[in-house]
Amino acid sequence: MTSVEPAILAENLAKRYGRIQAVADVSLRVEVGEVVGVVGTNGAGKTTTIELIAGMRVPDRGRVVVLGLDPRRDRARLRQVLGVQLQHAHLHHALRVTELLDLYRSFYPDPRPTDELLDLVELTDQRRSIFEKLSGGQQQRLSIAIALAGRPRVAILDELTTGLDPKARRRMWGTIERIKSSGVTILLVSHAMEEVERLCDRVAVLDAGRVIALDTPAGLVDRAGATTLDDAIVTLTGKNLEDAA
Ligand SMILES: Nc1ncnc2c1ncn2[C@@H]1O[C@H](COP(=O)(O)OP(=O)(O)OP(=O)(O)O)[C@@H](O)[C@H]1O
Repeated sequence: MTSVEPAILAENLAKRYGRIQAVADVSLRVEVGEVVGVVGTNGAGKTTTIELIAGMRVPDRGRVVVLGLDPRRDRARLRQVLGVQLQHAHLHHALRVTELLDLYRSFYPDPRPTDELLDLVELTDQRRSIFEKLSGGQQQRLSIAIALAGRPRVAILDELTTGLDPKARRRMWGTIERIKSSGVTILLVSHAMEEVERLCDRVAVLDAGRVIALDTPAGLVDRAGATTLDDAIVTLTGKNLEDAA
């Protein structure tokens, strides 16, 4: 057990929506500078888990500490150090790319320059475009730029490259590697095992609202006696990610 404060500490989280136990018991410790993947079949509780960690939902049980802060009590301070990109960002559809970026940049004391953000997610040519005229992949990239606008120390990214073509997906991986090398801690929900293998130091496998394994990608493959991470997840969960996605 290290004495250094973790970037993210989640202990025994539980969350129920009516009769659905979305998160049953999730504990997770992410060290500063790590990239940790969260994988599992549809409905395993991945999005609910990261919403609990980001303070967007209140857990029924358990506690969350992000960089020493309580996501709900220290909401304003946490907003300065945490960037969140969600699966379905609700952005103002009639605004231009730079207007949206500048709106979000205005929330932070030392935001990344607009040009740097545009360059990071390769939207410089679309800077004057209206949000609703962007392609799905471009909208996705803009939501990532918004998550990174305030130079967060922790970034939570949900299905980073879903909807991106293979070339755009690889470019996005390069972007995340650059963000990682600047020391940012990243929690990354993904269905793409190639992405997880390339970007993640460790992977939390969720099933029915519980972490059933937490290890390096190679460690999970070994533990499952598998040859690929895809196969390892199928063995560990007893479910096929491809079928469920
Ligand atoms: N707002 C909500 N109200 C009711 N039920 C919900 C709500 N959000 C999620 N659920 C249910 O909770 C369970 C966990 O959902 P969650 O979105 O956390 O899983 P997930 O692993 O992120 O799934 P996916 O891979 O499909 O995004 C599912 O059964 C889902 O239908």
